[in-house]
Amino acid sequence: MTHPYLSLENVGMDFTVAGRTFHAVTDVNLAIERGQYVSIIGHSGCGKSTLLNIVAGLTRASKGGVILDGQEVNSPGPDRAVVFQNHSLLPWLTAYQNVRLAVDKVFGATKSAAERHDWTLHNLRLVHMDHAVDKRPDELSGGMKQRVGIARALSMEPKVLLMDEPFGALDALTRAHLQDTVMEIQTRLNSTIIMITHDVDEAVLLSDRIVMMTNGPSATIGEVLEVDLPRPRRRLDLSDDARYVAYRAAVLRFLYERHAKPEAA
Ligand SMILES: Nc1ncnc2c1ncn2[C@@H]1O[C@H](COP(=O)(O)OP(=O)(O)OP(=O)(O)O)[C@@H](O)[C@H]1O
Repeated sequence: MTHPYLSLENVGMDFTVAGRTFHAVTDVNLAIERGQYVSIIGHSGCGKSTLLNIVAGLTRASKGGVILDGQEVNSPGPDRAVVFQNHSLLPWLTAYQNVRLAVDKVFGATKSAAERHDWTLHNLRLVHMDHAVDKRPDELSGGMKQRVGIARALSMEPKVLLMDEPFGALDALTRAHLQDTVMEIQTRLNSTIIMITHDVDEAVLLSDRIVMMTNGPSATIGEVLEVDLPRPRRRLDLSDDARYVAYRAAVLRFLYERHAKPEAA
């Protein structure tokens, strides 16, 4: 029997606040194959970040567990790199030094200094940031900082790249450019990616599968939509593609008809 590359098995998360236990997430089962781009979408507070943090090993599930490439996840590790909405670069280091720090940590014992230098530049090139390697975060735009954060994550050669609303703080044009870069990288490296998003178009454009979450408490996976659109995908070609429009409508119906937030219903 073959096992999926990454699996979430009966994952549940309870939080106890002021002596009262709250079931945030229950019975989450999800199998992800290598090279898949999976988005998680759902209304605010349904437990998306909680699930991502459990896969990252930053939070321990109250029930169930996560298996990645045959190993149970129980602590953070470089095989699961995380990119957050707001960059988490060290402000006193340049773009190069921020990536190099991660490269040294992961490959200090296995690659020579010259190889680590080349690998750092290679990853900055992948995100089209090789022109600004000596700039510090305060000299970079929001989109550029996210690019460096993605380079840093990729430089660790993670088995899975976890992204929590990676484009959420960016303006529409910068967001579109960065989405294109991530699609290009994913095609090139065959990366396995889990991304949280609130943006229906972003989910359809980027994903192979869209995991739609029901509202909490006891939030769980409501439906999984397989997005069968050929790659490479170009946003302009897709905007009036009938399949794209149908996928988009399916996600919107889930979010705003079947699982509308009570206050919005
Ligand atoms: N450390 C914690 N202690 C108590 N409750 C928590 C904790 N972390 C999350 N929660 C609760 O668990 C639920 C899920 O939170 P989570 O942040 O995972 O949702 P989300 O879907 O990522 O939300 P958003 O889209 O707004 O970021 C929420 O009701 C939240 O208040």
